[in-house]
Amino acid sequence: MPANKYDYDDDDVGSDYGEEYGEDEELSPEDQAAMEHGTAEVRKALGKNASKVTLKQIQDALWNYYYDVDKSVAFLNKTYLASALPKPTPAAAPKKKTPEGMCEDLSFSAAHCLFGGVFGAEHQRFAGAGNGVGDFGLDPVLAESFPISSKIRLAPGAYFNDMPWLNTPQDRQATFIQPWRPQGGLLGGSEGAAGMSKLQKLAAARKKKNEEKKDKERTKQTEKDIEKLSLSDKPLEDQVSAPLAKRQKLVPQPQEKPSHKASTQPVKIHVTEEVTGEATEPEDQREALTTAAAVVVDKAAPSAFARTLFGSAPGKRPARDVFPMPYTSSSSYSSKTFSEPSPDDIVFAAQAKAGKKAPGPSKTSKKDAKEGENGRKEELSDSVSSLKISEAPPPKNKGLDVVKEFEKSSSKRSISFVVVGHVDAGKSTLMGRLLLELKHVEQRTVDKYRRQAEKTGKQSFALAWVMDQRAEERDRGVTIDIATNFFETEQTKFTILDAPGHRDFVPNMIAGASQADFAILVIDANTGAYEKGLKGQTREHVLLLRSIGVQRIVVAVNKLDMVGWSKDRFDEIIQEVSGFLTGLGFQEKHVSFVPISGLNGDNIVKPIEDKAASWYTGSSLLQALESSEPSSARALTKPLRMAISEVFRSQQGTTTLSGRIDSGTMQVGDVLVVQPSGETAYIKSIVVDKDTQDWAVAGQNVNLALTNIDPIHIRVGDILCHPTDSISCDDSFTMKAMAFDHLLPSPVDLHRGRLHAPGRIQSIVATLDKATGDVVKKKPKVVQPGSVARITIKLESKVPLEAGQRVVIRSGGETIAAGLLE
Ligand SMILES: Nc1nc2c(ncn2[C@@H]2O[C@H](COP(=O)(O)OP(=O)(O)OP(=O)(O)O)[C@@H](O)[C@H]2O)c(=O)[nH]1
Repeated sequence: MPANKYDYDDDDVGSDYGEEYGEDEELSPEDQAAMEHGTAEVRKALGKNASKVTLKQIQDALWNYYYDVDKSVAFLNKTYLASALPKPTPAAAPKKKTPEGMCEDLSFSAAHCLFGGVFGAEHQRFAGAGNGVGDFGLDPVLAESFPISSKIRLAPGAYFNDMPWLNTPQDRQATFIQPWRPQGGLLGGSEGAAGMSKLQKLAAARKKKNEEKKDKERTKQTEKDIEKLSLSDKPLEDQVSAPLAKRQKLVPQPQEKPSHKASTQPVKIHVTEEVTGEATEPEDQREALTTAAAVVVDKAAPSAFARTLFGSAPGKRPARDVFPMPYTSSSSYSSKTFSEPSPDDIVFAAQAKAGKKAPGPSKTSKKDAKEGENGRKEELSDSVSSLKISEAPPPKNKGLDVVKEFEKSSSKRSISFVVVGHVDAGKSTLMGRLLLELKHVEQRTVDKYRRQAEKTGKQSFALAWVMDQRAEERDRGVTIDIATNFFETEQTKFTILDAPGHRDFVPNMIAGASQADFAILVIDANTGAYEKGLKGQTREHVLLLRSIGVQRIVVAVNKLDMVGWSKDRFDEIIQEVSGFLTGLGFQEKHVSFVPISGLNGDNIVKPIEDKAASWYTGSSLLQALESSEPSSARALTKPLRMAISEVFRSQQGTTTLSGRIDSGTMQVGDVLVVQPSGETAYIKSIVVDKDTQDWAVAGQNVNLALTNIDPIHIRVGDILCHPTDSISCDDSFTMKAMAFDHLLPSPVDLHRGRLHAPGRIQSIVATLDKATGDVVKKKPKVVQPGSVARITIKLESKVPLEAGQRVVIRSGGETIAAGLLE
């Protein structure tokens, strides 16, 4: 922004110039004639030097000097012709004839610079003669600037006679070289800083004009604004506030009352002793006047600011003691609002009264109510006292004998199975296909998934997306957490627990496996894949299944389409896997093998279409599932234990939990205790396999709605039980562990279902005989892989665990042991 209104920058000039004096603007016919004539005249004046300047230089000069030929010639001489002359260097400088009386040794350059200093920028032709201006040969511009000096006539050589330096030896003489200076402006300004061009000046003038115009407009506007201010034109004495006048003790004389009109005449003001005092004696008045002279006020109209401060607005305003609150203008405002008891006061009074007296409207109070204010208070107190803080009534407990209800119920059996196996073995795809074949998922949904998956080049995962619902799972193409789904056949309601295969998510697999009655182990039959899996998560998952207590396994030999439904491959896998499983303690009768292609849907529900698989005449996967019984009998009569696998909080004050009932029974209206928080809650509703029921039993996966509990007391991994036989919480346990790796006192994580508790192996009590359980060695320093040992675990916090429960011990992302709490 310009520092003042006359300042401008390049942009300003550019814009103005461009608008009004375009560079390409052509000369008018008159200008053209003048230019032609001027050019000819200038050339004539320049004589033989005319060829040393260009037409443009001549015309520029003419244009800038308004066709003044002499000035243009002078300018051209000075600017182009003088500088075009060869500059004498010290070595090449032609020796001038030394003037008389002048030191022969004085060089041209030294003198040149001397005069340069004396005459400012002018420097030409000091030694030259014959230009008609004087012996110094000053150029016309200089001659104009220094008219007197140009007439001085000095005898040649006499000028420097008394100069001491003239006798300076040649070798001591300095050579002065004129410093370079920027070219001056066209108007012949100094050769110092470039001046403003004509166009710049015009632009600046135009800008100045605009600014002045704006200033005038602003002034007018300000005047208008001031007029709008509510100021009166009352006499000055009225506008000066009394307190101020009193403070200054200035009282204008009545006969000297200032007129309303502004005047520049000073006003005499008498100083009095008191505001109300009499006029003082003339002597005193003189003295007072002298004093007053110092405070004589110019009788000009007060400024807008002053009038705003001290003046009174027109129209009568009500006198106010205090500034009014903004809300007082409201129609609902009553000035007596606070002179009566507030509603709170009434409520508190009523509550105090209700504390002593039985509530309820009485005839007396109704009668009083008609008597105005007192009655109103009574009415309020009655209604308040009838209010009471009530908690939602607990849900009704029907007092059912749940075991009997379960036995006589004709409902289908409920079975949960976990799907395990190495990463990418095809677990999710298989479950997606199963749900599609059983019409629990529509074909168009799978088609939609396929279209979506195609965009990221993952169309082969379309069926897996039926189970893998999370965006991250779909992006990465891996299952991360347990995915739950349901389907049912004629006899059975199945709950699918699709586990992640990746080693990073083994804890989630443990959680899924701990909810399952049996497992589907998916093996990738493709060349090399099975072998890889058996070293990886196929092996770890089987170990975990066994540790958690899963006894029944259906082995789905998948992707056989990729090996041409090779019977040899199928047999090879059966042989190796069954040996591995029986080695871990699985009974052969509880293990079955099914050749399948999850992707194509072969042998899931329908038989294999490929003729290459005609050798197979066994059951389909679905048939194998139907024939799988839960590994152990339902612990219906044991105390209720339900591990919480998920918590959903609703805004209606209910909390919904999901999990599997490990043992016991429950019904709507039961009081439950959540461990380890110890908080109690009521069961509001129970959903088993999507059906709302009044009760649920061990082995069922349920969704419970709880009331009368703050959800902050409930976490995944907590245990629900009845208060009468609640699970205890502890932080140290002894367990009988099967070692999968070397065990020694070290930090570990304890896993049970969704419960993950950090702690450490505190001590190794003894190694035990696998078959009999007898002590083999007491207090060994380390337990070898494959051995069974009794160890003590110390956890960082108390957790709900009890004897007989199966737990898994992991360390550094590896499963190192599993076993039973003692
Ligand atoms: N050719 C063929 N490919 C299959 C078959 N089953 C699964 N696949 C492919 O194998 C890949 C992995 O399938 P998923 O179902 O995601 O494997 P997963 O075991 O669930 O993977 P994680 O849950 O991440 O361990 C996908 O590209 C599937 O299309 C099959 O029977 N035949």
